Amino acid sequence: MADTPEGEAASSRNTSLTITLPTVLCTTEPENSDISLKSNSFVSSESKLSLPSNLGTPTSPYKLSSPLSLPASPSPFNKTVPQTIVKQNSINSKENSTNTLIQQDVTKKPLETGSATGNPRNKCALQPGHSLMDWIRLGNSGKDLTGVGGRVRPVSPAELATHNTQSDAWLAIRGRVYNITHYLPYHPGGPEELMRGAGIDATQLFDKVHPWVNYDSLLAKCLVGPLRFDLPSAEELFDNTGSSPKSDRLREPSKAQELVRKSMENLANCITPVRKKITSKSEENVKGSPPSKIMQSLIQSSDLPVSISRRAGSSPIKTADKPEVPALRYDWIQTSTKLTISVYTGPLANPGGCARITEGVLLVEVANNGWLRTLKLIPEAKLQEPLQLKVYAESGKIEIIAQKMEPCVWKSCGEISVGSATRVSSPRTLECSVVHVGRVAHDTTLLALQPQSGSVVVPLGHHIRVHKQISGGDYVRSYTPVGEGWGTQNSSEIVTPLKLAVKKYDDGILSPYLTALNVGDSVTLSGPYGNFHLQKLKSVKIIYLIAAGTGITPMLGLLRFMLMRSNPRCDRVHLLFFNKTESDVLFQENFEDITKEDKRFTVKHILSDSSSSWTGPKGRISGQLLSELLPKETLTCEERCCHFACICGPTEFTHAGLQILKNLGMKENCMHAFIG
Ligand code: HEM
Repeated sequence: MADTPEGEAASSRNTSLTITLPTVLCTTEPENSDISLKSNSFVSSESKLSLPSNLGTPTSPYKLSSPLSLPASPSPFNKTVPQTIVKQNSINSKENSTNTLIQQDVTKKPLETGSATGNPRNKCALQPGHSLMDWIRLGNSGKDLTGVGGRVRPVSPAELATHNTQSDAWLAIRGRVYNITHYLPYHPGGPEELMRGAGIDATQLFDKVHPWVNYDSLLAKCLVGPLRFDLPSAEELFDNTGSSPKSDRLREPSKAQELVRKSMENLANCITPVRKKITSKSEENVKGSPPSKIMQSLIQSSDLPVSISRRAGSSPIKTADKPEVPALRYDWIQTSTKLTISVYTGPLANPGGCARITEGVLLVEVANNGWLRTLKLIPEAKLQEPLQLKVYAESGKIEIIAQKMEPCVWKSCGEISVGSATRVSSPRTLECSVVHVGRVAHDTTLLALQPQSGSVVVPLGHHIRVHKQISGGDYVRSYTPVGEGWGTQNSSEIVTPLKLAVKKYDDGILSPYLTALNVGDSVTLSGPYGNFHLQKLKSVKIIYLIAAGTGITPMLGLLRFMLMRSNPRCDRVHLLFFNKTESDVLFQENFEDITKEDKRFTVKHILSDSSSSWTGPKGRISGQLLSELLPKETLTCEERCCHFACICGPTEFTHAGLQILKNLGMKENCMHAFIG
């Protein structure tokens, strides 16, 4: 949700349509200007519970700054990787040649490498920032490199074959399918060579070129799942409506698959400055619990210290008295320095969550579909903040990563208990500090906030409210946090789930106050709010995002989510963005970048008060304009919603837009209006 664009609202009052609101609307609160509340009805006084509420970033997994987290690599795409042959002593080659993830020393390579180009030494100069270490760093950054939300699942050869472009490339080796899209610019043999294996079972090709390369370690974070020839069609597999035991079983990752991936993560995570110390401690601890075969082979193939991890059994909540509450499963895994708890809420469950350590106890609150569940961990040894909280929107997994106070391997994670589900009675409040102030347009500030303790996640398409007492009245405004990667380079690198695009209205009260905040100032939030159900997008292949002004903010997370989905793969994301003038357009550069990276995304800017040089579409939202801009044949769906529209802006804009879409043939259940 965006703050109310009063200016926009005023200028769009030229329509006198009478509209019945579709059921998808959530008209829970007034939208006008800064809302003054005589009594503080929004801020709950439950602070004694003092868990910062389930607030946070919409889409992509994020992390709070951690001493161990390394900066993410610069975006590798739309750069041509030069195919220069380099000598072994270049920096990248050096790094690669000391690569402990490669099983054999290069000197032991067969003389005939079988290089795909016939040249025995065909290594490419990699772009700066694309060395092996950068790749490991990217793997540890929390970014979902699988493209499927981080959950292992089987892939049919037919599905594999559809992922054969530079912007979406999968490859199978020895029965495992990997998403190699992000690895392309890191591949020492060059992206073009690697692309030869895209969309196919590339085992033979791989073995012909470099059988010694330990691809499964390098691509551990990219594992999509096993290549399976006996799969039902992708549609059947992910259709929950008639879920058969078989399809359920297929959706579940096998323990071995999960373990392999997590083990690989451990391996990479263990590259820390405290290596030696850990090794001795690990050895001590390992005595009591011998490593599994997989772990043993990992340890043997590497001289790095590897910690032992175990999985807890899943722990469904008793739901006899509340049959509608889905079971909550969790498991845990460790490296010598970190403990990771994963909580599974179900595909597209779109959970929110918060986590913090209180008196040595790790408390995690998970909220979804109006239910709140608390997971409590009394750890075997001390944990410390900062905590990282990552949400995988597709799989509904929440990962909570805590730092161990003392690096060592634990025999168990401690005592975990899960409370029974309760209804979310009232939103929580959260004190935050301003950690960055940037600009996204002449009158719009990007405010990055960090919770003063713990970490939080706001479900995709939901919003929070900012509260401020001014002259005895409480002033409240709604904002949908923009996810990672939006804003100018400086702002987009700030890693916090709570980045708000605040447009300043000179006649407003709260927005002038918020846009004048400085780093270090405090802000009170409450939330999350919203009724957007991600499940609605389950079978959507074409999505229309129609936004005006700061109404763009809920669209940002959805846009990324849709482009990242692979099953079903989204065919197109159309953004229609209404503004007054050229200079009012928010995140323009980001949209341009995405357009270059992904041909499925198109953006059309429509201006109501453009300069004379503007050649694009002009005007306000109208039936004529939308029917010109939207391809008519894709507005209707036969059964399930395969085409979907989301709309957000000033109230009149939103209502008019919904009505027009309806007139153009769009079904009510294939639309969602963000109003809050
Ligand atoms: C299947 C399609 C692939 C092709 C056609 C291919 C091709 C090549 C070529 C031509 C080279 C340079 C040759 C040389 O150094 O002798 C190379 C190097 C390399 N490739 Fe690949 N590659 C493929 C897949 C992969 C995969 C899946 C990975 C691992 C994730 C990988 C990792 C590497 C590494 C680490 C090197 C440097 C090897 C060394 O220094 O010994 N490649 N590749």
